[in-house]
Amino acid sequence: MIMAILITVFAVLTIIIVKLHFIPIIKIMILKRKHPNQIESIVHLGPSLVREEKYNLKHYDDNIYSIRNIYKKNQDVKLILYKNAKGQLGYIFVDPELIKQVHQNPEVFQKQMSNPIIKYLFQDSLLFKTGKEWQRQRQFLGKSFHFDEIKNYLQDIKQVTKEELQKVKLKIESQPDRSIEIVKTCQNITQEVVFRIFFGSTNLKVSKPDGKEIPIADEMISSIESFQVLFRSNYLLFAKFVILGQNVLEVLPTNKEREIKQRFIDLKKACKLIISQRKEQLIKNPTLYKYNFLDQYLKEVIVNNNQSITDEEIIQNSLSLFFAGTDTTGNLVGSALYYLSLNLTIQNQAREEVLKVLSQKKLNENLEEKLASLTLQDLSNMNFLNSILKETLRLIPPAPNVLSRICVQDFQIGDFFIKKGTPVGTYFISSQMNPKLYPNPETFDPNRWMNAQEQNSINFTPFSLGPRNCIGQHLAIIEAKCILSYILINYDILPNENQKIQFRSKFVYGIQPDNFITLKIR
Ligand code: HEM
Repeated sequence: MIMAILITVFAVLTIIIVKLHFIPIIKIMILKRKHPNQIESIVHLGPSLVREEKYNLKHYDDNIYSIRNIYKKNQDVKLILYKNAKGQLGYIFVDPELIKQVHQNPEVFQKQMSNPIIKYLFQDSLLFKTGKEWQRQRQFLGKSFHFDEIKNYLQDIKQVTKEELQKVKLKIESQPDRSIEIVKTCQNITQEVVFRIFFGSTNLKVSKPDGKEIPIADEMISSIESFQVLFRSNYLLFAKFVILGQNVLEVLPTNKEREIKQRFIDLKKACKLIISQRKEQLIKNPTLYKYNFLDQYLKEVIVNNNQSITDEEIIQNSLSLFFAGTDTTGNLVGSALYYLSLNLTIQNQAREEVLKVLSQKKLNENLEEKLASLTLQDLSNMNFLNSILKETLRLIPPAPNVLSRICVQDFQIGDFFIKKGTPVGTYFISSQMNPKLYPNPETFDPNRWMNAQEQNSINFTPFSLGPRNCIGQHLAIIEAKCILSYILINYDILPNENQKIQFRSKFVYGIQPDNFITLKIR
């Protein structure tokens, strides 16, 4: 009897290992033979990408080291194959021309619900909608992200930057040599900016079950962070997700899972209350409309009687913009400051450019007042700062790849036939590190961008490309230039030599731990 059970268990395990591990390996070998040199592969026991990231981090202090440096290994590579937790083959395109083809066909390569959070917080937002619904939302929101519209938010960006850096100054005055949590500082700025731009107000609270009231922005971050910690550390939850997909929190939830789901529900309830209160105010007094996203939405609903916009869409887009637009931009500025701390000549050249723009302002103003009067045109004129940001985006792109996609119909991309149901991704960072395109790719050299010819090419796509590229890219660059200008004028940026750093993805890719520079008041 025991023997029979053992044989059955052994047989089942063998079938599982063959299906999840060996069959995908055989498929990879066949495809490699068919496309010699064009394919590299990532194979580990279990979900290969996760294992590869852990290996990279342990050995190279960079969780995407192997994908980042794929062109060092093979100059002809176009595609990386891996196997996922279900034993499926996943395709990651690294060749810019093929990446372009993927992104020009967003209806074929649709975003995958790769995290249970999506169902509760993002599935009705611009980030995850498809087809006509996505088009309608993109058109509506797109107007407010147009470069010229950003002037409407500039005052808020400068004000928030000044306030947050004032807090930093107080800390440095009390302890001059302390390192600064610079990415956190920049994220505090970008979070506050997106929040103000969306809701117009900052003093919005959510009530917790213990009666305490906390700022909604804090609850947005903390509830998602708590979930991510749970999701990453709890293998049982991950396994449940592989089997049940987006319904994972509905079936046999643990106390922690139930608690986190309730936090999402409470968060959305608080946003809904804000929306209905503002709606009432605006219906009573139509002169109150301001230039923020909430009021733009409500104008469309109340004045233009647009029935297609629901409260759920408004809530989920507030969350989507908050998450897509804060950590990304914060990390970009943090990484730029890291490079400036290591390259004094470049730092001085950047500071001179800002000072030159400020010197054209009225003479009787001090530097603080001049900074406060920076216009969109002034920031656009800062070409060297722009090149610094581009070079940072090349080396440490906050989103080195896109959210994973699923191919929804059989499709041909270049020489490669993709079967319906295949997971597909694109990694921009590989071509951004290709020595053929960027000589000495490891070197931080903003001057390579001062040559206009190299710009706007498909070889440099840190904001993705095609119709679903980043809607907030102009806002991100303006915020980044504004924060850098304030820091360059007020501080010398120095490296924190005691700190060993790693490059890794938390929500977005960047430098950790977050104390890699010190700031000295000028
Ligand atoms: C340095 C900063 C930023 C970087 C590197 C970045 C990068 C990207 C990338 C690569 C995508 C494509 C994702 C995909 O298709 O899977 C994307 C999409 C998006 N980004 Fe950004 N982003 C940044 C800042 C922002 C900001 C400031 C906002 C808004 C406040 C924003 C909002 C969005 C939205 C809503 C999408 C989805 C667009 C759509 O599907 O139509 N991003 N971003």
